Amino acid sequence: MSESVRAAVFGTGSWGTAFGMVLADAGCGVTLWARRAELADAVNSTRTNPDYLPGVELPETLRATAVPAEAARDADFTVLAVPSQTLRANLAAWAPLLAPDTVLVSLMKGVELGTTMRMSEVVEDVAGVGRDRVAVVTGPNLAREIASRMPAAAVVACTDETVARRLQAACHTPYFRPYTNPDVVGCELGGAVKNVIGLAVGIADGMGLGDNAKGSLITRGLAETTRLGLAMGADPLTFAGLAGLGDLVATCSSPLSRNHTFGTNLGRGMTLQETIAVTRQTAEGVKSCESVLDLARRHGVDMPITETVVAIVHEGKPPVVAVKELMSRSAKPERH
Ligand SMILES: NC(=O)C1=CN([C@@H]2O[C@H](COP(=O)(O)OP(=O)(O)OC[C@H]3O[C@@H](n4cnc5c(N)ncnc54)[C@H](O)[C@@H]3O)[C@@H](O)[C@H]2O)C=CC1
Ligand SMILES: O=C(CO)COP(=O)(O)O
Repeated sequence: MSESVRAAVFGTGSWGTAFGMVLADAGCGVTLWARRAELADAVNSTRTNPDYLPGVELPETLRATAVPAEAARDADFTVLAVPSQTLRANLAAWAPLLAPDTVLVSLMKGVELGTTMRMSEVVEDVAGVGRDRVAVVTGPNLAREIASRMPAAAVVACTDETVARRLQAACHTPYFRPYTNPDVVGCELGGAVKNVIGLAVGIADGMGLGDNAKGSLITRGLAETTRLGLAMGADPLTFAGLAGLGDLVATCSSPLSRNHTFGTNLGRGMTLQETIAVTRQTAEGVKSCESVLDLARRHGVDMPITETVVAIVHEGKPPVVAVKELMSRSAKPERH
């Protein structure tokens, strides 16, 4: 990778910082944009991100700034890593600053409330760029593990294969192995819905329901994700890949997952308010479960696990009652 490739990363949280580190390790010059000047200063002076990745030493070629125009300048890739529900307002402010011909890259795993738009659709809408200039990076990529340079594979999705290959080269390191995939819809849905299933598995874990329940939720969660994907024109094979099964397995088995942990706290009996109070970082599924359910209804797709998560998280249904209802639905063949 040529050192002249420049990347801007908007969002200095755990994944923005870790992915910035991947890009820097792959040979790119990287500027992180941080919302708070103190955090940008801390990154530059200590070569760490004390708030989100304490103890991880960041590469020399990664700088931070709180000035959006400075981050955006001359960027070949403009990476977006803020909470999904804040993307529209943030990007509206950044759009006039973007370098001409920059490729916009979404790291976000959510669906916009109200519009039910995927993040790449929000990017196209707000930045006014064609889909060939928007890419998505997704897969089993728990930020803390990537930041420790533990091995992981990922997916770079873009409808334009040349753009996907450029980005693939820009983020390929000895510990981060990206594959390309033209199925942007499937890759984004895989990432957004796995957070909802991660909440469901966390709730089951918190209730002590065991590993059979976990295996059943992962599998049936993937089945309902695939049903939605098919209705939206995705390639069903995407869901058997890194963006689907791969990310579900990582999320549903790891205590590092914020969604899984959020669910576990609910399953142990914490209230929603108590759970929110102990959650410092973004657990996208908490909001996106509602937009995913909305999307499912718009497409006439049955998503019982997602419906159950919405009922527990937003409608106060006790988990014990929800499990009983989920299990007593009418019997049916597996492939429906
Ligand atoms: N952390 C992880 O392991 C992974 C996260 N993701 C996705 O990446 C996206 C970002 O997540 P993280 O970096 O993990 O979240 P985080 O909670 O660690 O960081 C979020 C960042 O956004 C900033 N932020 C919060 N509200 C904002 C606002 N209103 N305007 C501007 N900036 C704001 C925060 O200051 C912080 O820098 C999410 O969609 C998440 O699902 C994807 C793969 C892995
Ligand atoms: O997307 C992730 C791993 O691929 C991170 O999951 P959480 O957002 O639940 O921490």
